Amino acid sequence: MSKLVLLRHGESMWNKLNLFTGWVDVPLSDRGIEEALRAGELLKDYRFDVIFTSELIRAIQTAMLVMSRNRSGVPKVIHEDGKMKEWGVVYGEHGKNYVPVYKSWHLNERYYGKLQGWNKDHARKVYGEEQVHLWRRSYDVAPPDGESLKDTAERTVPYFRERVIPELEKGKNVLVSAHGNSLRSIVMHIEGLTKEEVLRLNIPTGVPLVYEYENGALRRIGYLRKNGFDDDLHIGR
Ligand SMILES: O=C(O)[C@H](O)COP(=O)(O)O
Repeated sequence: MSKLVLLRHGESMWNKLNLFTGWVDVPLSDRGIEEALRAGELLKDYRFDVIFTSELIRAIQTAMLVMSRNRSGVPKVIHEDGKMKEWGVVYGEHGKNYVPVYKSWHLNERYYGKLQGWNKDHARKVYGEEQVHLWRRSYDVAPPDGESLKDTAERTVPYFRERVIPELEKGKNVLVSAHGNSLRSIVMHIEGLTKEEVLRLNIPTGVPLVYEYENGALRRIGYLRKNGFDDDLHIGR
């Protein structure tokens, strides 16, 4: 049995300003740093064997801050796209206490297109509450020049299947540090959520969502809080 922890990055500077972010590479806010450190405290006794993040700094920062509280080892970023060879770096240099960190754009937040940089309340005024809700939470309605959740899933789910599941199959414990919507697309896949259910799924910043992997199946344990697990998958009632 191995563990999968999905973690949405801590609050970013644009989350704090209520701006659509998508692929804009903004870092964590002070509160987001605190959230990541708090997640690290909750996860400090978890042994992680491998970490996956997006290419965006808010997710990478979150993973590093979590591991600053963790005893399983030191995170070591590994480039998979051939850069290592270009830099003359030989694979397999990990010291015994290194935990490999793989960054991939496949785990990037949903691309919000023209909405990136817009204030969410302003967008509601211009386009209406219902339209903005559909852009943010529906499965197949894309924002202007952006990705729908379905589009996002078409890059996140194959990556999850091809890179994350094999690690779990080897009995490795995995941390995935990513984003609200890239993780919603993965949770929808894992949980078999319907288009109606995913409309009501919201993943909080900085709260570890824990699964156990056994006999080829993932079982949700729940959100790891200070006083234990809360198995409310944030599907709004
Ligand atoms: O990209 C963003 O704006 C946020 O990370 C998440 O967007 P959301 O609040 O619409 O899910």
